[in-house]
Amino acid sequence: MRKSTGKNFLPIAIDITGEKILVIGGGQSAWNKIKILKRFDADVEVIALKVCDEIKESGIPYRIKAYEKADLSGFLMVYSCTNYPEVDRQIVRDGREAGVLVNIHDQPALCQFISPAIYQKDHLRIAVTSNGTDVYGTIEARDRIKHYFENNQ
Ligand SMILES: C[C@@]1(CC(=O)O)c2cc3[nH]c(cc4nc(cc5[nH]c(cc(n2)[C@H]1CCC(=O)O)[C@@](C)(CC(=O)O)[C@@H]5CCC(=O)O)C(CC(=O)O)=C4CCC(=O)O)c(CCC(=O)O)c3CC(=O)O
Ligand SMILES: NC(=O)C1=CN([C@@H]2O[C@H](COP(=O)(O)OP(=O)(O)OC[C@H]3O[C@@H](n4cnc5c(N)ncnc54)[C@H](O)[C@@H]3O)[C@@H](O)[C@H]2O)C=CC1
Repeated sequence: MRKSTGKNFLPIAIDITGEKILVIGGGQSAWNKIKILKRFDADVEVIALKVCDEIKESGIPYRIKAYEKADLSGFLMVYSCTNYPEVDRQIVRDGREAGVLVNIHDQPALCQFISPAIYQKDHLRIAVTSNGTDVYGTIEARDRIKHYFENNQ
């Protein structure tokens, strides 16, 4: 079912070389975001009350702590994967004040940016988004694109 987010997201491509990216939360949702960010050599750090084994074993720096505004300092963008609406709203407010771009992994209406589904082959990058309205349709479209490129050349 397609949902309206009341948002109008511009698909852009950002150079994250040397930029610090903060992930708040250390569960499977955080790990899924981190795996994609690492494909682009992002300089990722994690803060969470609890961190899953995959993150612990990945070598990515993490700190066990409760989120606070000062944690945003020095980051280009932040992904929140806490699943706590109160914490998420605080991160959105703090991000606006601190000039840090905010993604809330399961709340498109709160996001300043959203994550597209990506097909990448060398320098070709195709990013699919539904404006945050239909994540499963987005993944399906990306998988069709992948199938097209890998079976029609
Ligand atoms: C708005 C957005 C915000 C954002 O996260 O940026 C968002 C929101 C939500 N995701 C939800 C669920 C899941 N999302 C995934 C996976 C991905 N989600 C991604 C993007 C986005 N997800 C942004 C919109 C993009 C667009 O414009 O369409 C991808 C493409 C990119 C990435 O995450 O980097 C990545 C695939 C990466 C890849 O395949 O390469 C999986 C599968 C999995 O985790 O394996 C599950 C099931 C998890 C489970 O429950 O098990 C729900 C609950 C939906 C419901 O059931 O109601 C919401 C909330 C809602 O839709 O309202
Ligand atoms: N949504 C998704 O993309 C996926 C979800 N799942 C399943 O969904 C369930 C939930 O997984 P997750 O979404 O990862 O949630 P989770 O509850 O496992 O992780 C939330 C994380 O946020 C942290 N956190 C909460 N409040 C915080 C605060 N104030 N400051 C700092 N950190 C804070 C917690 O310590 C934890 O690390 C799991 O069972 C998981 O296996 C599985 C695959 C994908």
